[in-house]
Amino acid sequence: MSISRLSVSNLRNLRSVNLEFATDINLFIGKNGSGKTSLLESIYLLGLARSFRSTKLKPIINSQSQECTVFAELSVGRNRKLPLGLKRSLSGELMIRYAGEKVRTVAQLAQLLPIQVINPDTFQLLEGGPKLRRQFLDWGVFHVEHLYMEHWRQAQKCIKHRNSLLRRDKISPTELKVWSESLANLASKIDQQRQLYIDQFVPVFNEIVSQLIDLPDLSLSYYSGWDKKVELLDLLTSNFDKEQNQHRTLYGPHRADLKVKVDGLPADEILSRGQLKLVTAALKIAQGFLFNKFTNQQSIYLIDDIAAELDNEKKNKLCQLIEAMNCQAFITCVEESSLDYEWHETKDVKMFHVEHGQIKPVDRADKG
Ligand SMILES: Nc1ncnc2c1ncn2[C@@H]1O[C@H](COP(=O)(O)OP(=O)(O)OP(=O)(O)O)[C@@H](O)[C@H]1O
Repeated sequence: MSISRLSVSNLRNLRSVNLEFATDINLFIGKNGSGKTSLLESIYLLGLARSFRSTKLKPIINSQSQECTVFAELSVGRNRKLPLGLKRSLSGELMIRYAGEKVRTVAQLAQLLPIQVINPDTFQLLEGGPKLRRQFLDWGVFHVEHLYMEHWRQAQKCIKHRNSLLRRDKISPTELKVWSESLANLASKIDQQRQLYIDQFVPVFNEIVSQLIDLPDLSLSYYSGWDKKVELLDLLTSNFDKEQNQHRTLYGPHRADLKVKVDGLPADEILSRGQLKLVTAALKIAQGFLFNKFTNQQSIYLIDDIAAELDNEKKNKLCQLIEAMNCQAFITCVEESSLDYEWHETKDVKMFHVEHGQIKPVDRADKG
């Protein structure tokens, strides 16, 4: 699956943009503030119904407009083109249609247009809290095991109920037990699905990271959210007083994490900015490889400011890996000279110039 055409209107400074894309690599060159990230944001919005930059609607919609729209023509299989469109209004209205039908859930959308982002915020995957790493893990498991999201949704409901009971002055032990048992039951399924995914993920990640950077002492491990030597239900029962004091569920799949370490220390405390970028890129690329292996589909890669933090050699290695994925990629850069990588001649590559919210294709033969 790839995006063959895209029309964007009134998204940030992109008032009216109509583009035809290459099936493989799409390069966007432009000065700061020209609209490159906004273009990537429009594709992300189409795949996830939200932005990667802002949780609020107002900044995304052009300041002189009431709504923004993104419309794409998706190439699905041989010669099959299907339309996917999204409209967001300042009033909060969200409308998404695919092939003439309403899309009702974000999960449905995520399956239509699987997207991976590599941008300066991706550092947060290593520097930020465990929530982002859990989301990363969830993306991977969800695309392999579709029941997973339902288990996870039910587990979150149990945790919500337990937490609300734990906030009460008088707690009904029978009521708490019901939710603890349900949580323990779901947690074991979620944990098993996550563990299965990680077992397959780690060797792929190790292989990819070794192609990008020489870090023999780098390790990635999965923590389930509780000490698995003990049954979760026993742990919840024996820690009742502690949970009551803190008014929340202290053990379970909502406390899971991925630990990336170098020489036994958290990677974000040891690695340079460039090294962190390469490790996070390796995580995202490994996820794309596994996604392809399990589903026979490709995710779309949005790579913002590819050259930032990287020397030329590392940036070229990253390009090489993206090329090897056979996915459709949208890559931005400030300086055209930073994207001097020689893409393989079999690749369909297009370059676009971005200026003041206008995006125009550039003839690569005349790019100098
Ligand atoms: N709601 C909005 N309405 C109108 N213009 C906006 C809105 N939000 C942001 N902008 C402007 O849109 C432009 C788009 O910025 P964008 O982040 O896409 O640029 P960029 O090319 O990625 O820049 P950089 O290289 O600095 O990352 C900026 O000039 C910004 O001021």
